[in-house]
Amino acid sequence: MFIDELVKRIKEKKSNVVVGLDPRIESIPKIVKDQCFEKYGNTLKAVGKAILGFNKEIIDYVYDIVPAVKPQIAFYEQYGLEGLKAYIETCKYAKEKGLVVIGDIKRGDIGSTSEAYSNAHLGNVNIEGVIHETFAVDSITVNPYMGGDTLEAFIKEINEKDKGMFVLVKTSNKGSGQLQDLEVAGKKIYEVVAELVDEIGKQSLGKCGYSSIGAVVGATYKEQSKSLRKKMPKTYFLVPGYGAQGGTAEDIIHCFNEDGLGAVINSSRGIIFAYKNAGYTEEKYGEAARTEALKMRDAINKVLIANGKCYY
Ligand SMILES: O=C(O)c1cc(=O)[nH]c(=O)n1[C@@H]1O[C@H](COP(=O)(O)O)[C@@H](O)[C@H]1O
Repeated sequence: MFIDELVKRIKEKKSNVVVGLDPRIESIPKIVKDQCFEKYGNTLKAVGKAILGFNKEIIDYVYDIVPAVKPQIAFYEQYGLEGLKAYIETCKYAKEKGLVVIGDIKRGDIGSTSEAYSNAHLGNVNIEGVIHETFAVDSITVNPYMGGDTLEAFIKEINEKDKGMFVLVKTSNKGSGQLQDLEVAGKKIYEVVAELVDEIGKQSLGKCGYSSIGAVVGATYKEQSKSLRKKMPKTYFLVPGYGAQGGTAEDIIHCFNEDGLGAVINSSRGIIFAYKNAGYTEEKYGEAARTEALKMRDAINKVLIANGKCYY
């Protein structure tokens, strides 16, 4: 099952770090961009090629020290088909390197439409008997705002094809409380969503004891993560907001269970654009990303061990 694969890689690499592949063209080193722009001009194709080249180098430098990557599709989609080609190739390359790929797509719609999303991002399409995979990755992020029925198509695919999903529960952004913290019958909305995720997760439990149906819980809300951990003991958390959004290793400690498992922590800009930090040059962007991913891994492991939560 998806979750067993993820936990296996976490233990193998001794790392809970997810590298967010969110390539912002303005931050991609000039040495990468120049080559592509010279060859293809100022075109969408040039950007697609630059993104792919950049991502491959990052993957080459981190694949042996992290369990997973999370490309956020918006950074690719904005460049149309050329961007989406780069997304597909990035996901393929990461898989070839043994990484779990979490497609950050945040989808969700009425059942029949979710089914189409699910075919695209988890399953496949059948063209007159010929099966094609389009964007298929190991796991995706989904938005539950339209209700539990909109998640069913994804769950079907998860159980049939050993895939996974992370449902938005308490997001990392400043405004997440505006709707998610509203109270209904004595419970916050995000708590109601957490109960829903915990319940539907029971049908996708792996051998490791966790579910392939996980939750997104922001690193920027430490207290909430504590209560959510208790509410959803078998749910794996995908925790964004580390680094660039201010989250630290101390902030995410409650996302983990006593077994030191239960959460993967994402950092995107903080890792992939670490070459901007003091002591690096553009050429060394891969090395800078690796150093930063190792720093993050060690900082998280240190806090886990200090709290008696070693998982390896
Ligand atoms: O689902 C997500 O990954 C997500 C949920 C959330 O609550 N907050 C959040 O920042 N994210 C994503 O996590 C990544 C964070 O990027 P950095 O702030 O650069 O580390 C982006 O891809 C966001 O879209």
